[in-house]
Amino acid sequence: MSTVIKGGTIVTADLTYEADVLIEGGQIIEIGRDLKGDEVLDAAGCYVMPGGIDPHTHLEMPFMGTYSSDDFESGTRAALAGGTTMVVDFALPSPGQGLLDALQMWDNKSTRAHCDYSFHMAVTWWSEQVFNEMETVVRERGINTFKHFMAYKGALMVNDDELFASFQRCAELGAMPLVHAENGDIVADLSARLLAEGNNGPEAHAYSRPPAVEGEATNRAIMIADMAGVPLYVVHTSCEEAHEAIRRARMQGKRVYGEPLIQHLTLDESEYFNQDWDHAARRVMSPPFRNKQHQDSLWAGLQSGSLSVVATDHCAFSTEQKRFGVGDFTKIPNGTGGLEDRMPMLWTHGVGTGRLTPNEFVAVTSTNIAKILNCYPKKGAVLVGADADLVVWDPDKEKTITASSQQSAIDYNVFEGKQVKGLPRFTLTRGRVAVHDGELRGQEGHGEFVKREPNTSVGRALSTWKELTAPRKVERTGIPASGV
Ligand SMILES: NC(=O)NCCC(=O)O
Ligand SMILES: [Zn+2]
Ligand SMILES: [Zn+2]
Repeated sequence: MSTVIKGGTIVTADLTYEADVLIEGGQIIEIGRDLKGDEVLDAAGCYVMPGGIDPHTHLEMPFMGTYSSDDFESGTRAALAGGTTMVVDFALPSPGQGLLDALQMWDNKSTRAHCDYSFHMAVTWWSEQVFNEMETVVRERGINTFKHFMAYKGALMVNDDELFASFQRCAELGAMPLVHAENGDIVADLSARLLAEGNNGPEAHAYSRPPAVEGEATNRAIMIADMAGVPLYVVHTSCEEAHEAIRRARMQGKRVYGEPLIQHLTLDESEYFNQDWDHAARRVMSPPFRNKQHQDSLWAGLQSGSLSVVATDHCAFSTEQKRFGVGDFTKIPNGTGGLEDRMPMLWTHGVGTGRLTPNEFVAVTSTNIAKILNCYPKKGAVLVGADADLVVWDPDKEKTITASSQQSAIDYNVFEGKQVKGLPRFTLTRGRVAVHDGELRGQEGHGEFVKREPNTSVGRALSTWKELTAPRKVERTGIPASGV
């Protein structure tokens, strides 16, 4: 059966034009005028764009003594409702656990996904086993990205020697490291000090993670990646200090990508000063929300190209889970939701305000990350042969975000009460209509794993340059006799 999207305006990262899109077998088979198909989707007045790709989610993630509440079923349902058609989650070995073992666990969880997905592999400890299994992860499992936590001391954090070893291994395998860049030693020290002073509320979470700890770690990771000869992807860039390090590196020719979150772009630190403990704790995440100056810096980064991708870091904990941290902010599970809201919030606050063009919107929600992760143009494109992961975007459709109508399993929404203008009329996942005029028609288990090949052109270019500029022994004649 074929489906035709009729009468819309196609918006890609670099083109805007009027055409119909014909879909069959899960792929785009033709783009042109007056196309016919068995099923017709009316896109009049709408933009037809690549579905969103959220490269940073934690679905059913074991973390801080509990599990994040959205699993691959509710998480990907929420994604589709908001126009996102692919998520990339993190397979997270507990320290001492093998990578392949952890991957098996994530394979099992993801069978319920409504949309396509891929994984990043986390390196949470270092050993010969990890070194060896990285090769299998890349060559056999189709995962070309490895995540490193520079924070969460005593749990997920890895030290500089481990970072350098893992980054070098990534270089050998044609993979790319990702970092959560916060100085975990300093966060641990500041947290202990705040608690000792009786500063135990959710606002102290923000005090324990000032922009300097993020800026320092971002810069350190960039330098380590440069020495290892790998590109680097910095997740949840939240502040000017980290953005500055990324901007400087990019201007020096380093291949570094920064990923602000929709939460950091649109919510600020005043949330932590709310009188209501639950309100503040629900917004505890790392890095914390920042002030308006930092937000302006992130928007400018998206506009100028120094920041590449907008993600969510969707890691949803219920109010009950957040209350583990009453009396001790370090026990509040870190994380917020956002999967359903990323696209409408970014459209409203980006395109709706003139900060982003529609093409830039497509670039930072879909196409850029598809290229960075090496799954373009299968994903992130409106091209013949690409997967029909598409969103038919109605720029006039409005709603007020509220937890009572969301797909996420949790009992609140950090964007509660925000008015958005710009929502999906249809969302298609490999040709299947999962959102039809606001009605959800997803299918549990429809989602497939997306393999991503190593050796991106950027990775190859960097290793060529590294080899060309490697230190070389100076061959000398007439070396004097040793003075000893
Ligand atoms: N970001 C956050 O607070 N929670 C999820 C885990 C992480 O990405 O650090
Ligand atoms: Zn993180
Ligand atoms: Zn995360």
